[in-house]
Amino acid sequence: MKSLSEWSFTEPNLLVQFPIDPIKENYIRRVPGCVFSHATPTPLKTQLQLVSASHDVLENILDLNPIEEANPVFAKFIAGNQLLPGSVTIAHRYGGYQFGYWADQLGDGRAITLGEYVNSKGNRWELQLKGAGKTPYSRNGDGRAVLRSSIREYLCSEAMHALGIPTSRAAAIVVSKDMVVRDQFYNGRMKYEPTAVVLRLAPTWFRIGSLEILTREKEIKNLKQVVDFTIEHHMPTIPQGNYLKFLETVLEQSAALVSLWMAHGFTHGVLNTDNMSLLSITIDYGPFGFLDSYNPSFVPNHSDDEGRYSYLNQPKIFKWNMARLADALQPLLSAEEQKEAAATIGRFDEIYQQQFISIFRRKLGLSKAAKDEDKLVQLLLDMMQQRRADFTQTFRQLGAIHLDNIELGEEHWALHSITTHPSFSEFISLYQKIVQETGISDEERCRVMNGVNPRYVLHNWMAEAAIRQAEKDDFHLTHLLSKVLSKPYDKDDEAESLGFSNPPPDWACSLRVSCSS
Ligand SMILES: Nc1ncnc2c1ncn2[C@@H]1O[C@H](COP(=O)(O)OP(=O)(O)OP(=O)(O)O)[C@@H](O)[C@H]1O
Repeated sequence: MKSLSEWSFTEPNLLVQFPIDPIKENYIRRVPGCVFSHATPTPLKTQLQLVSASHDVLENILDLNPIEEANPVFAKFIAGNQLLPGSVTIAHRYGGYQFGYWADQLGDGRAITLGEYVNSKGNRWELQLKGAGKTPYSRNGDGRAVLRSSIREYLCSEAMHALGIPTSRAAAIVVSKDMVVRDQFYNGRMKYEPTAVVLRLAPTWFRIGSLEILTREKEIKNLKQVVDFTIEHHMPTIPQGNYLKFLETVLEQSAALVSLWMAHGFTHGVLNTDNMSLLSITIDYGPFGFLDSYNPSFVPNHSDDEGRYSYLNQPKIFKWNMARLADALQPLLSAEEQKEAAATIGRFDEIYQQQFISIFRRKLGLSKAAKDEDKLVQLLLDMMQQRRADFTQTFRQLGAIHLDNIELGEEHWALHSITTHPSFSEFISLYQKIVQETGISDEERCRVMNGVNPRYVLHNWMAEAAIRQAEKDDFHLTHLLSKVLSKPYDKDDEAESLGFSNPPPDWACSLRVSCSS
């Protein structure tokens, strides 16, 4: 493991082979012809403080000794106040469809790529600072992120990784006393909030919007270069130039991603095409939410009046976004391939349905496919919806009872509502029959369920409690959540004492997630 003084970005930075806007100032502009622009982090000025660092990321991705988090250079590095050797700082130009409408050029308005790092395992990671100040793509924004949204992104990226859901990662978060205004108090007074920066990582940050802007602007050479790069470095089994296979791969991986989200009750909140990674990893943690009680119409983003990005709509939106990807690839496809691309999009529902059922099969502890499994899952979800049963804890607690002798204690609180449902006996009989047919013991079923159904997920009320504390310079809950959510299947005494596997507290009901971040 390395110390900070031994650490440097890997050279050459492969991203600099793309056309980069030669102007080195961070002023706002349209930059036709470029895939990146030079952009320099703007240092944070006042009272820099490290909030938290992920030891898993430091050790297992960055080859960094975690004790380096105490090194004062570490906080300066995360803040963008001090660059490490080999850094070539750039911001990416992309576009996107937002809420169904073409939004034109967007780009990294507050994220700056510092460089790439090939770690000791041979894996390449792009490191980015989110909230590092203005870039050429900032439009009217200040390039900053508030502590509130930064804590949410930091905690959720690492929590999703621990749940086995493909995601960008978060290495660390720093906060300053440089204040910005995002919202107002109800009495109209300005609400000043501290700014923060998150160091986040992904194998690549290219999105559907990265291709869309190039196709729209007829920059076909650049389009081809970005897709070829993505195939060469991230999808090595695809033959170069096979853009149809690229579309199929993204579509299959996306169907797998959204089925994992659905299985964990995760609702992203802003599924615009600029937030859809070409590698089908979860990116951009904004107004997301995990389901509390099972309400398929759940919309965590309180600016999403029509519920376009509700929990239930997510697979449909993924398919819509895949059609936008096919549109963006159009200049690279022959007439015949374009027809095949349309047929590929048409297969999304079937691929998604297969993924969905295979995950829910495991959530119910079943080791192999069984006749009537679809009916079993549907019976359960219908009861949960009608009784507003807790999504996470219903699955978890079903893995803690014996199907042939159901005795509920206080610890099975989520099951009480569904056991009195008229369909419950039909559900249990079918469940018992399928378990017997698949030849697994009830103990084995419970063991499997406890390994796939988490005890803890990052409910918005938990993130909110950590944020309220952190805004008073107390990071204990942020550290606790980071620790507990890195092992979401294991019971933690402090998490229990704070009710993290209990029903949400009353104040959680009125909680809304602001999209200003
Ligand atoms: N404070 C800000 N200053 C400048 N640009 C911003 C700011 N907030 C958002 N943007 C830009 O607005 C667009 C949409 O914002 P969105 O919240 O989806 O992205 P983000 O969270 O900033 O970035 P990412 O998708 O990389 O996580 C992006 O182009 C983003 O860079």
